[in-house]
Amino acid sequence: MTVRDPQRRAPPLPPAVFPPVDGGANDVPDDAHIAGSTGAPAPVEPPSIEPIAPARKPPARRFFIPEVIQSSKMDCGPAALKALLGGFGISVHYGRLREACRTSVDGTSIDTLEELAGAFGLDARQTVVPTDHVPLPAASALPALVVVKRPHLGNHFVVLWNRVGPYVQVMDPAAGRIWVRWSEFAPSTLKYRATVPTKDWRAWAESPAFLSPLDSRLRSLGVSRRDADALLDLARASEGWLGLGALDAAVRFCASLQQAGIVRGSEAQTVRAMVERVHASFEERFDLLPRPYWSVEGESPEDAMVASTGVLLVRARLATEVRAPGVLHTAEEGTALPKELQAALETRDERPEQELAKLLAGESRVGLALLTVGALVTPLGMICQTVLLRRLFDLAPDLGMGMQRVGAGVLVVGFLALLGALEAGVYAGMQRLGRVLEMRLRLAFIQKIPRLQDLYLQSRLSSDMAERSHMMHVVRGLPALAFTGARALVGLVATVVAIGMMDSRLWTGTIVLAVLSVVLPLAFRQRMTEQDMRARTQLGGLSRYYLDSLVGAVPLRAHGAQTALGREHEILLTGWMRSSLQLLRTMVSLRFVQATVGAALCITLLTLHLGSQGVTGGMLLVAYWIMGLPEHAQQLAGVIQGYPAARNVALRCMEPLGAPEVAPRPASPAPLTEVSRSQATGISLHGVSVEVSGHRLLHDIDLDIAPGSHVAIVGSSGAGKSTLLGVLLGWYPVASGSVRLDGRPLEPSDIEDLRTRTAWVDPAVQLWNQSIAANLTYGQEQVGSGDMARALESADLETALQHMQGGLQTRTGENGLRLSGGEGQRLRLARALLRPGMRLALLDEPFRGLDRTTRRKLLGRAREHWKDTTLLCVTHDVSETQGFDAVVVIEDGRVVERGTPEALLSVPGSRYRALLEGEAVAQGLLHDAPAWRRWRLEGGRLVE
Ligand SMILES: Nc1ncnc2c1ncn2[C@@H]1O[C@H](COP(=O)(O)OP(=O)(O)OP(=O)(O)O)[C@@H](O)[C@H]1O
Repeated sequence: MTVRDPQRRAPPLPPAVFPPVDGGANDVPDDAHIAGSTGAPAPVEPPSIEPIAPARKPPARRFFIPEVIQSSKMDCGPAALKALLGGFGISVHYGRLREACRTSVDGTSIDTLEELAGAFGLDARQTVVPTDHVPLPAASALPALVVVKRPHLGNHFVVLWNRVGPYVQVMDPAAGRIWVRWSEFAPSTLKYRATVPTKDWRAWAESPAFLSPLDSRLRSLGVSRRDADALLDLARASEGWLGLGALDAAVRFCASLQQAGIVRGSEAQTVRAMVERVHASFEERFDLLPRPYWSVEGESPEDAMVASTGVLLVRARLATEVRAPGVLHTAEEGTALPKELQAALETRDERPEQELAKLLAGESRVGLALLTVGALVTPLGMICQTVLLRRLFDLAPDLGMGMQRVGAGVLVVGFLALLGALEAGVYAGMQRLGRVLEMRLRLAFIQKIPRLQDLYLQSRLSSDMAERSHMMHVVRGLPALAFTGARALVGLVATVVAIGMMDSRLWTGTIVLAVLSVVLPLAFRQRMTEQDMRARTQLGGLSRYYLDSLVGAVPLRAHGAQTALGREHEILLTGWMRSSLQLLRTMVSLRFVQATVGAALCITLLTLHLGSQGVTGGMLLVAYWIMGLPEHAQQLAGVIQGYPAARNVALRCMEPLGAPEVAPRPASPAPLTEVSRSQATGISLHGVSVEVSGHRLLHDIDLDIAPGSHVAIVGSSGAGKSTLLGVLLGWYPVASGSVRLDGRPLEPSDIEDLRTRTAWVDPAVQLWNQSIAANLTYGQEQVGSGDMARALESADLETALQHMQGGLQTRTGENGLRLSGGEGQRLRLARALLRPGMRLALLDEPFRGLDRTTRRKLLGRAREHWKDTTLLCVTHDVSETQGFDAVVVIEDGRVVERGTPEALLSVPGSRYRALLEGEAVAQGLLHDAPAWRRWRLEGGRLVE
């Protein structure tokens, strides 16, 4: 049965699938939500275009679903979708997908995920399936995206991939790929209750999607083929929902009695008796078959609507018909994907090996070639060394006493010294190469960060980015790892050849040992890569936790939230510990298997070799080489084990390098020092809507602001005032409509330039843990002392500075922690006032934390300073707005009123007037009522 948003245009449905239903979800999922049933706004409505892309060759479905781990709970939707697509061999770039889920795409909505799966090449259908039908092959419900409930994550998407015996393979973005018993997994699934027309339910219940699993359940009860057919025919003969519904409930009830050992054997008679009794006395149906056993319910047998309960899932198959990828197929036939999703489809996954090779492109080829030859020659040298020593022992009796013996000694020592020098050279070369690689990667990373688009940074945790940078040192070891691997391989091959040449009967045994040394670790490699990535991502989650806890340490203590914090820590730590333990177990298992197999083969080879000859020098040499084989094998295994970790780190560090960049800033004229009114920015918004994570924050905003005018923006909390300023700062790409500045459309390439001529004052502006002077002049090359003094005076900071021992050199602490809230705000204002030539000033609650008199004074000074600049001021102090050229009132993301303050005030019942009157009432109650005693803190003393 398909459950979808009734407000959205539904696709033509196949006959055995439910049409749109009245959702009636009993739970509102948290990080997963059912858009239709929670009343969320309709998602994605991209412009319609012709499908263009050619159909792709259908890839093969994998037995193991790839892991996609995500520590941020908002990303479980995209992570589950990426894994599902990966399981079908469809490649979608995960980074771009996450970024897309910060725009008009709601990655937490099951409707959107269904639609995206369709657009990326799957035949995906949202259905509600009775819980016990889900794992049955007859129901064909798997693979599917499933909503589950998790104690610390709320509702959460996972992929239910396949079933083997009693186990199902689940890809949980919070925990990775797990095998779990269905009986343990089933209780965690979200039970969804949908109200549907009885005729549609009946049509579905008569289809194989319902009848086949029901038949298979009947057979599992031990009911014979003939009896099962008779029961099904009887149920179908009954009109409406009751016949099939009662049979379904009776079978479920009998199965649970059988499981509990209460009844045994074929239950055909019991089931028939139960169904007949339900028909005979409908009112007592729940006494006969308790309610939890029913997957469908109606008020009467003839009820036109029924409530159907089951697991909510999106069932996925490879699309059978020829489809154009990148086109929405489910809801809006043939409409193009939003460009962010198109990017996810078109961007290829990162290949760290290639990228690392590119980083080394500047290195001398001769040097690299020499290093490679040196690394490969040294293991051969070791073989030659043993042969040489061995020959020396043979020749020793024949050598004369004098010069011959000295000459032989010099030859051997010279050879050993050459070999040692070669080893040292190769080692030093590898170390240097590692350092060069790390340094270039760090440089590329650091240079890339400022060029990353806002969307990228908004969709990543800062702690995650910090962890990537922190772990970059691992990349330094990659060249050494590669050379160690190559040397171990050459050493292994050379030893096998040497042994084979000495004793031809050992060829097979040594080759088997060598092949196993390579194949065994390779067989474990995929598993170790995934387990390492899982542990690493969970470590990233832990870093985020530590960072957040440190930043919020004071309020956490103040609110006594240590226990809750400890619990979260425990959950994260347990997850990480489990993943790390799994990885360790895999590594130890591999070592164990390899050591056991290696030892067994070595003993066999030695026995074979020693048994055939007496003790000779050559025999000892072969024995020495045989015993050295496991050593080479262990080295190789170590490299294959260490590689996933190093590759994962490299992959995470390289991921931002390929991300889209901000558009390059076109050459702009030299910044102005003074702005005249005609040079100020004129703003024109027409039909502007903004969507974040699929939720519409601004709706059809129409606004014209003349250059140099001062506009106040008011409205209740959460109305969308800051979002409107965010559009002008370029943070929110508009979903529809147009933004024009000075008559020209605002293009992504204009945003950097716009920001250089915009003064922004907001409590969110970061204060650096540096001196006040450094904070004031941040981002400016030269600031005159006169300008500095004027800015300090305008922002009323002079008196505050007099009380600070260090004066302008006083450090502000982390984000201004050592300043009072009001001082911090004044510092932010002074910083903005110091920037010359600003054509636009955006003030968002600029004086939060200051008293009313100071607020008025500072606002007056700011307006005087930017008198010819276009100024937009978001404020909750409505009375302050009366002197502005215009006022805009925003409610629920819409402009509900705009005009001069006088004009708005003159309209009885206007929103603006109501806000002003409400403020006056609150003011009277709080400040002017005689009942209050008035205390003031002056210089740290309380005075009345
Ligand atoms: N990055 C975001 N992702 C999702 N929703 C957001 C995001 N930023 C803001 N919102 C939501 O958009 C709505 C408008 O927020 P906005 O900050 O613009 O309100 P505001 O009018 O400035 O409120 P206040 O006066 O409290 O500052 C809020 O409901 C908020 O939860």
